Amino acid sequence: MSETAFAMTGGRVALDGRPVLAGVDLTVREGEVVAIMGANGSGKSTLVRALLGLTPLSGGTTLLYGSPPARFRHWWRIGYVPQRLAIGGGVPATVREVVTSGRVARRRRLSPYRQEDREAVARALEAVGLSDRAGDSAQALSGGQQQRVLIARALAGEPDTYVMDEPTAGVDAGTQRLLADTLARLVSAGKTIVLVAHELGPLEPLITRGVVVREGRIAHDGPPPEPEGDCARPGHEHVHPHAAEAAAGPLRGWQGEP
Ligand SMILES: Nc1ncnc2c1ncn2[C@@H]1O[C@H](COP(=O)(O)OP(=O)(O)OP(=O)(O)O)[C@@H](O)[C@H]1O
Repeated sequence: MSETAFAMTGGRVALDGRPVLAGVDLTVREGEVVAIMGANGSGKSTLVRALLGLTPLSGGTTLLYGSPPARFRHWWRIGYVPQRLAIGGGVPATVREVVTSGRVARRRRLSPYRQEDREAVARALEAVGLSDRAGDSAQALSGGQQQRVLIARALAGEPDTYVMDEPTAGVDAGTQRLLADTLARLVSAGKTIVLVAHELGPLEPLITRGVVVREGRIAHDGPPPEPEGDCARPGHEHVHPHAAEAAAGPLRGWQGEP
């Protein structure tokens, strides 16, 4: 029987006293490739952060491989690619150092990096096409290249489950294809993937399930919606004033338009 990577029941989150998740039930089983979609501000990032225990729930429960986040000990099983942020938070670090930090959950405390760590880092850098930039300052890279570094950091940990928050946001077509190839390899290796995306683009054929978040609730959970019309157009801005009004049901657009 397949394991359950995430199981949220009645998940609620309030930020600054405002409800952001309003009772979410979401179970993700091993091997699923789930796209979380929805309009800006609908609560997608908050949902994935809550699934990981990074944002505490104000109601309901969430389990990581059967354990509440506070008791979860197998962090190496999960690789998180956060929404793009300034890598290093102002602390100078090379690309290799950032990617190597993805091995932390796999190491015994204070033990030196071993050959297998170095090999995993080299494989991750190669997968995202940054082997030749390993010694460069991560902060000196472009936004799209920094996104590749964050993906490589997750790959380096060789986790069972990947959680990626908008991995394709603002990256060029080449990087999107590279990510699609990388994900295809992970999918064929049986990895579990949860990704937040406005545009699935070349990732679309890999997705097995689409979850649409609307105003902090799940408005659709099932087959991924088909891109149509403007929503399928590369570069579409995804500001959908009508999205909040749309009823749950069969979907066409990425934002959950009926
Ligand atoms: N740290 C915070 N403090 C207060 N409110 C927050 C915080 N983070 C997010 N919010 C609010 O919670 C709501 C949901 O934000 P979230 O980032 O989860 O949305 P999203 O669907 O991921 O949006 P986007 O597509 O723009 O990334 C928004 O209204 C946002 O303003």
